[in-house]
Amino acid sequence: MRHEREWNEEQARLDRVAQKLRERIAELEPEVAGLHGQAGDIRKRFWEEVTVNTATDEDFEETFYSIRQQEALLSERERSHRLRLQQWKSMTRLLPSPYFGRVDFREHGVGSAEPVYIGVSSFVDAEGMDFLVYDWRTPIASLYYDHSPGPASYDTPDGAVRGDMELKRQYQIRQGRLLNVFDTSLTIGDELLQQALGQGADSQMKSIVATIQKEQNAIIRDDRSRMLIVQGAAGSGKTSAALQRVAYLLYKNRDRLKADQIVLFSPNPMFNSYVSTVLPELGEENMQQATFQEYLEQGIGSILSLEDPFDAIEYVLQMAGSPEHDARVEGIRCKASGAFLQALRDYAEGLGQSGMRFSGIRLGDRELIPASRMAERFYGYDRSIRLANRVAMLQEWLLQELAGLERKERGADWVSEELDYLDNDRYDAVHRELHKERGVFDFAEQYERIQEFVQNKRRRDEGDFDYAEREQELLAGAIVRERFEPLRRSVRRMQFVDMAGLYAQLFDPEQAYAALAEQAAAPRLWPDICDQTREKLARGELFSEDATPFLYLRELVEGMRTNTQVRHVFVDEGQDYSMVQYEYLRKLFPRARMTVLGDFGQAIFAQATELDGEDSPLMRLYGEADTRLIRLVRSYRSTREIVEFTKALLPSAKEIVPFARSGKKPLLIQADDSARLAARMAEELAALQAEGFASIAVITKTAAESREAHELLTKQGCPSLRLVTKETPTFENGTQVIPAYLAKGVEFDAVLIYDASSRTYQRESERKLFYTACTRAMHRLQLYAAGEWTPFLQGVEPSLVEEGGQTR
Ligand SMILES: Nc1ncnc2c1ncn2[C@@H]1O[C@H](COP(=O)(O)OP(=O)(O)OP(=O)(O)O)[C@@H](O)[C@H]1O
Repeated sequence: MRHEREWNEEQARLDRVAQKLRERIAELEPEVAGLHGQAGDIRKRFWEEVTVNTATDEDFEETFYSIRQQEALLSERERSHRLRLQQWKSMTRLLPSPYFGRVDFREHGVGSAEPVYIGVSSFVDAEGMDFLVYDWRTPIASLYYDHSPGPASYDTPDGAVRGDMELKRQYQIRQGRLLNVFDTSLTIGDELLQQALGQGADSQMKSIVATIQKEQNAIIRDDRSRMLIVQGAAGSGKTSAALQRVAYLLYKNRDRLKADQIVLFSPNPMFNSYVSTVLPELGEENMQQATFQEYLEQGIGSILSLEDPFDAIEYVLQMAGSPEHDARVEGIRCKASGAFLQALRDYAEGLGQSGMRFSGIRLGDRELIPASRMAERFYGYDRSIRLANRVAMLQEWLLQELAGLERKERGADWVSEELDYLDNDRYDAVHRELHKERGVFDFAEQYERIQEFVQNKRRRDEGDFDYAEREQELLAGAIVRERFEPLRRSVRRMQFVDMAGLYAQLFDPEQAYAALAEQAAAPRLWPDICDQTREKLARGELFSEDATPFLYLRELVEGMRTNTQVRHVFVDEGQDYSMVQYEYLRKLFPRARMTVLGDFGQAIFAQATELDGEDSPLMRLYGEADTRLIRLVRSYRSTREIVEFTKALLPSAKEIVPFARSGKKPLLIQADDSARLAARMAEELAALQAEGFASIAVITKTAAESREAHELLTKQGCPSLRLVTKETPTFENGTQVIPAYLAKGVEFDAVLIYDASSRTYQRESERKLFYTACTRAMHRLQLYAAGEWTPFLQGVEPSLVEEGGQTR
């Protein structure tokens, strides 16, 4: 900023705001601490304050009301404590850096321009009249993100407010001191962003609230779309925008949306720890986070053992060249396709006429209800009734049948034998049950008496409990009930439907996928795909790519178990999900809006879905009218040199625009063998560490290669080298060896590509994996090869890289 006078004015204002904040914090502090004590005290003394007396009905009633009153008092105190605590927390968060931006806006028809200071939460002076700081999520704050000085407008629930922005200013404030002030205009770049991007990588993602870009702001504040699709280049801030969007939604809908009504699907468990601090930093609670696999596991785990998607990708990357490999890859593609989705639907519809498979219900070695009886009953229902409804009817019938069978069973010989030989422990257990039953009975009696007193009405019947007479009967009942309980539970869980059998039947080459064959030619290698899938199922296992089709089929047959609580679903790395998975998510969360963020350039799984483009099926999932697509082409993560290089690796990456931040060109180093290469790599690692880079990754293609790299580099004396595997729970700073598919979504100061030779990266299908690995680098990128370079480097102009020489 130009003038000393202005600087002093800004510092003086900052001091004033900080002073007011301190006053408010000081005001709240004793209250916050005190109230907490009070609420705690009431809880502790809760039972001292109420006199529990149940001697007479009147006493009983009085006790009841006294508890209610005490409870109401407590919850009011707790609510007010929570509110003050929240205020106190947000003031404390503001104090070191109360705001980061200012716009002076003159609304049309209003005399003078109003300065609007923007920070991570709002701060109003004690009288409540003067907004000293506006929360970045308020409508007026969007001026700061969307406009440069000149004509500007912002949206409010009552329509657009138009006017002129006379000043736009950015601040860097640390510990209450003004470090920098930048006035921005059309021609001056975003200096705060420049500074933010120049910093090192961290083990936790940072909030970008002070430097949100206009296109990102559109993602954050979109309120209308049922489906928001973001196709954005590597490092364009998709994940950052998604997290800011969560914070925005929680703020805007604070009266009706809770953090646990938002779900973020993340690419791997480590990613969860990477993003977990962004929302708390913004004063919001974290949303639910899960990998899609964790969701699938919940549904399938009890039926079949599910393959991990990372094991699947390892298989695809490693076992190339064999006929089984080809069939598997073909199978992955086929099971992710829209045609397969349709085939599943057709198959389920066909089951309405024939082909349902049930599992008989057995008690020990006796078959109580055979599968054939269920099928007979099932196909006896009116065929116009939906499949899932008929299954529900069958379930109802089975429960009734079981109830009848259970009653009959009480007289069975085994029951009286068991009664005679009941061991002491079990006898006691049954007796305890009986006493409990009696307790409930006594309580019910007392309750009835009070009701009678309160409502002044007589009871319908006089209760009685003939203990002795019921004993035998109840004991027998309890023994049988205990035996029948697992049967009832399994019926309630629909386990009488043989889902594994039904799914396997779809891959019966004899009946040959009739539905699909009708629409199109059967997929390539279909008989092999069938064999592989059925063999796996016969072992009680399920391929990763079968998980969603399996659950989808189950929902078609048994009816959808929907989650109506969740209002927003975020899918990060969205290109790695198949259409079948999207369709499943849509059905699973019927009341949710969806935000999908991804980059088709980083599609590393064979089931990838194109996010944008004319015939992207994703655009039609919720109907085009409810769908909005936003493309991000500016890349913020890497230096200009790294972006120029990675752009050359992928034909579709041509339109990516690097942010103007310069660094060294990517370095290419070749050696005759791995040992020499590792020695050179160890030297470079030491040099990078000495330069002060805190987070460095040696990125490999597979887990096996990671182990090899870790061993070789450790032998070379690299200290504290961390080996990251799919089990690694958290993301940490330091130097690590990591397979590319686990490095998705995260970033490092420096990246070393362990083996960029043609031996490792040869197949065209692996180009995107290679691209993904290279785009993890923020400041430095080095590529190593023992032998010839991967063909992916062929299109790269020599001027874009620096040759590190041949290491012999
Ligand atoms: N507006 C911004 N201000 C400051 N930093 C930003 C901004 N947008 C993005 N960044 C930074 O750029 C980097 C990449 O962001 P992010 O990880 O969100 O990108 P992405 O699109 O999800 O990347 P990828 O697809 O490669 O995983 C992060 O370090 C992030 O902090």
